[in-house]
Formats: sequence, C-alpha cells, structure tokens
Amino acid sequence: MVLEKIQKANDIKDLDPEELEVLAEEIREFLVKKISETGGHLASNLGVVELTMALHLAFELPKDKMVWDVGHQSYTHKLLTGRKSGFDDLRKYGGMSGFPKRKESACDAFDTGHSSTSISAGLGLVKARDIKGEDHKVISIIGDGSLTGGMAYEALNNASALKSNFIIVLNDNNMSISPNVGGMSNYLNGLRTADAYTELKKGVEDTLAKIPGSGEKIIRQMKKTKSGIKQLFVPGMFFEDMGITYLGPVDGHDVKKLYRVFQDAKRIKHAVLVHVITEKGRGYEPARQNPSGFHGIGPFDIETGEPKSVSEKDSYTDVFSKVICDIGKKNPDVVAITAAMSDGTGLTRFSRKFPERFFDVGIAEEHALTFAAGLAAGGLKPVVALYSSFLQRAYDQTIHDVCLQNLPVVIAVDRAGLVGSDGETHQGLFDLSFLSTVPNLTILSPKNRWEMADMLRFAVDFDGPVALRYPRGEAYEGLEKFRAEIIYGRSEVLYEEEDIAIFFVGHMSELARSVRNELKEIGYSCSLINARFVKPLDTGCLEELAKTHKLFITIEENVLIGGYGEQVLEYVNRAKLDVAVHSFGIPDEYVEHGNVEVLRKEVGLDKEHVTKQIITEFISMQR
Ligand SMILES: Cc1ncc(C[n+]2csc(CCOP(=O)(O)OP(=O)(O)O)c2C)c(N)n1
Ligand SMILES: CC(=O)[C@@H](O)[C@H](O)COP(=O)(O)O
Ligand SMILES: [Mg+2]
Repeated sequence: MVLEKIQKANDIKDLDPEELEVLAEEIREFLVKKISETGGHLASNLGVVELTMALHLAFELPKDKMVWDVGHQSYTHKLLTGRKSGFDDLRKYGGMSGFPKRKESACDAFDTGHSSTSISAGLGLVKARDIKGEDHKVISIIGDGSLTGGMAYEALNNASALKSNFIIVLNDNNMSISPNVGGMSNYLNGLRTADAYTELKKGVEDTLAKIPGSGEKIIRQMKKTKSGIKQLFVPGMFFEDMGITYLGPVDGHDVKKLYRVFQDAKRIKHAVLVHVITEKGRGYEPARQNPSGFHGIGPFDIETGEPKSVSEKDSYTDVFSKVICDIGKKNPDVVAITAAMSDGTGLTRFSRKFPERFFDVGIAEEHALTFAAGLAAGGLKPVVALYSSFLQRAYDQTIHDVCLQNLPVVIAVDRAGLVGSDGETHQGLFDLSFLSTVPNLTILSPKNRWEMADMLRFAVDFDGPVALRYPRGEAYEGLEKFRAEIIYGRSEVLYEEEDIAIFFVGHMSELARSVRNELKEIGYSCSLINARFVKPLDTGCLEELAKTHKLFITIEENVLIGGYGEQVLEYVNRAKLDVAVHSFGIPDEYVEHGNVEVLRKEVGLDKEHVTKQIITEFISMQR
C-alpha cells in the first residue's frame, strides 16, 4: 500500500510520480471505510484529496503554515502528517479531533471550526513572519461556502495591501453544506467556466513580459483598463482589482497542475488567490450524488450509503421544523432565516412550503440578525434559526440591532448545550451567559418535546425579542403530563415538597427528574421546578420556595459563570433569602469532543455525581 509509506509530514515527497494516483485512491478508500465506522465529515474530505496532496508536495511542513477554513476538510492533511492511526478513534473522547488542533500536531498552524476565519488568521501569520524576519510560506485554504462569510471580506480587504507573499486557496466545489448561495457564488460560477482563460492569460502575460522594457508596463496598463477586453486577460477581476492576484481556475483533481500553480503562486510578492475547482463527495457515489447528506454523517453502510442507525424519535430540531411550518401556515407574516444551515436547523421543510418567506443568507450570522431586525422593523415576524455556537458571531447584532430596538425577532438557538463529536468549537455552552446580559431579551428553554412546541408558539406571539434555546438530539418525552400554560416570566413547579428544591433549565429536565427520584427513594423531601424562563428570572417563585426549602439546586448545560444558577444565587443574596444555593453546570473551561453522555460524566452533569453532591451538601448544612 502506498499509504503505508506515509508515516510523517513530507513523506509524500518521496513517492514516485506514478504512485500519486494510487495514493489518492487509497486515501479515499481509507476515508470512506473509517468514516463509515466513526462518522465524520465525509463529502468535503473526499473533494480535497488531490488538492491536499499537491499542497503537501509544494510546501514544507511544519515550516510552512497551512490554515484550513472550518477545518472539517482536514482529514487528508491529518493522514499526510502521520495521524493515520488517529482515525480509529476520530472525534471520540480522548481521540483525534475532527478539526485542526495545534495541540495535536505541529503541522496544524491554527485551530478552526467556525467558518471564514482562515484569511484573517493567515494574514496574521504572514505579518508575524515578516516582522520577525522569518522565511516560510502561509497558505489559507477557504471553501466557496466560507467565502460567503463577512470575515473573509474584511480579511481580503486587509490583505490587499500586503507587500509579501500570502497564498489563499479557494476550494470551490459550488457547495456549502447545501448548494451555495449569493452573488459571490454566482460570480465564481462565471469564473468556473473560464478554464481556457487561465492558459490564455498566462500565455499572453508570458509573451508580453518578454518584450524588453515595455512588457511589464503593458501588462499593468491592461489590468487597469476599464474595457471589457480585460475580462479575457484577467479572470478574477474582483480579486485583481483589489490588488490580489488571481490564478485559476485550476482543476482541483489534477495534482501536477495544482503543483505547478502553487510554484507560480510562491513567487508572487503580495496576496495571491488560487481558484481551485473540486467536486464534493468525489470517489464515493452516494456522497457525490448527495453531498449535503454526506457533509457530516454518522456511521453508515458503505454498500448502500444508508445510516447504520436511525432514531424513531423526533429531535428538538424536528419539532421546531414541524411547528414552524404550522405557524407559518397560519401567520403569513412569519419569515424564516438560516445562515447556511437549512438542513441542520430543520428549516428545509419551511423553505419548501414557503419559498418566498425563507432566506438562506449564507454563512453570515451577523447579517442574519440585522437582516431579521430589518424585517421586523418592516412589520414581519422573523424567526432566525442558528446553532448556539454560531450565534456567538452575532452578539453585537443581537444587542445593537434587535434588542436595543425591542424588535420582535425570534432567535431559535439550536445545538445549545453539549453537542458531542465536533468538540470545543461547536459546544453551545455560552449562550445563556451572553444572552442573559442583554436588556429586553426573553430567554426560554423547553423541558420536553411538547413544551418545545408551546414555547415556539409563545415566542412567535410575543411582542419583543425572544431566544428559544434547545439542544442537539432527541426531544425528551418524559414529564408529559405537565403542560401548564406558559405565562411570561413564570417558572413551572412540577412537584412541590420541602427541604430541597431542584430548579432545572430546559433539557436538564431528564437529569433533574432522575436525581429527584433517586433522592426520594432514600427519603428526601424534594421539589422539582422547571425554570422555563432564564430571563426574566422568576423571583416570585424563588421567594415563595425559600420559605419552605433549605437548599436550592440549579442544573443547566451552560457555563456556570453568568448562567441561570449564578442569577439565582445573586437574587437569593440580594433579597437576603434564607436558603443555600448550589449550582451544577459547565466549569470554566472548554469541553472537548466525545459522546455527549461521556462528556456529561466528565463535567459532573450525571445522575450519580449530582445526587451524591446534593446529599453531601444537605448533610453538611444540617450540622
Ligand atoms: C460561523 C459558522 N457558521 C456555520 C458553520 C457550519 N458549516 C460548517 S461547514 C459549512 C459549509 C462550508 O462550505 P465550504 O466552505 O464551501 O466547504 P465545503 O464543505 O464545501 O468543502 C458550514 C455552513 C460553521 N462552521 N461556522
Ligand atoms: C463543520 C460544521 O460546522 C458542521 O458541519 C457541523 O459539524 C454540523 O453539526 P451537526 O451535525 O450538529 O449539524
Ligand atoms: Mg464548498
């Protein structure tokens, strides 16, 4: 096997040229096999096999620095830098990450996970290199989907003034997770068909450059002209006009051509963009036919491409997806917005039913929130569905554009809490803290699938901004008999006893309920309260229950700092209530990848740990 010859970075350079094609095939076979067992990001990785090989042939690792945008397509890079055995426990707790990690390898120059950061980070590495007088190349590899994100343009704008080499590789497969959207995507479509121009341009430029004295001047003049003829010579004018040399489009599955263009790119003394055309899912027919379905996938059967396990139960996202359609049918003012995550957030169903009221804005969370604010100011009822960790991008817009004007925008905060295999960059562990500080914003979280539906209806009917937070995965079907009407700012007391009161936020219902059952079995008197609203805090409920309880317990899947528990404690102290407070949540650290149940144990959000801690706390209070 040729792949066996790759034990460490740069080993690929020792292969015979005819072995490269075999290597590409073996890598694809390896990726399909491994990801069919562990799950992971398949389609994007299959698309960049040759591109990654060419990069590894043309550059020297770890001396040269590669920054992979999002990083979900870095599997071949991991293979070529000696991490083959890591694929056995890819994305498992303690195992190899699905994203580049500096702590994992010296060949990973920058950690990624969220999109559109690679050009900024790459430019930073370039400037650091130049200031320190070092001599290496910096290459940022960004996808066409990630090029819809605002940060990429801020970085290009900044990079255009550069006077030293910086290589930006645009990996254009004409896909984000779903088909890519927007004007830049259309522009790239135009360039994609201009294959002949590259050779023509190079030929013309080479010939002109040979004219002694005036050749270079003619080329410069030609690039400045406003006439349409420039198109013929200068594809990629958008970039060229900014001062960034455009090379391409190049066939992203032709290692030799790619290698040659990277050698050309190395010689340019400013920022250069190499436009590479690849095919998402290449080499595995089910992924090629359905790249969205094979973007991020669980274990699957290689023969059929079918997932190995399918849940019969609805996820919280499924409930959102169905109920928002029902709401949309009755209320023509309801519009829905996604930032390139229509499948993940469940909005695809809405998009099919109400295409004119659905907006995929690209990977542009900041814009999504301000756009929603504009829609609301214009009299509509926007529902923006985002993952918790991607909402981090749009914090200012949430404050400045939505909440400051008290506009009735619903922010559906999906993937809140631990998400699992994607790890640190994707865990939704901060939203309660950063949203709770925002005036005018109401924050809700459902205890089960029925409350998810009720809360969504409540949020859409409410005249002001609302964040509705719910996790990845199956919607809880317990506590089904509790379905009291949702009253603004009021918690829901499920069981009222004495001594210990357990307050939980959203999907911590399952844990809180099982802890209470455990405590009841050994004779404790214990109330159970569904917070429902994290903001406003139900202070009346706290005051009332403080009269009959000695210990308040809070449970949330959010960092403890700034979370629900801290707000409860702050109020108890401020109002001088005679009750102790103990909070369970995520400690002040990043939580890595792994199975969610395993991670919950690691952070102490499991039944055994919580029960034991409560008993210890309660006994120590009695002394
Ligand atoms: C800020 C942010 N929003 C959303 C995502 C989710 N996401 C991950 S990959 C991806 C599509 C990226 O498309 P592209 O850059 O073209 O890469 P491809 O998968 O096509 O290789 C999206 C939307 C993200 N990682 N970061
Ligand atoms: C890389 C990325 O950001 C997405 O592909 C993400 O992994 C999707 O996560 P879900 O599987 O939770 O939709
Ligand atoms: Mg793409």
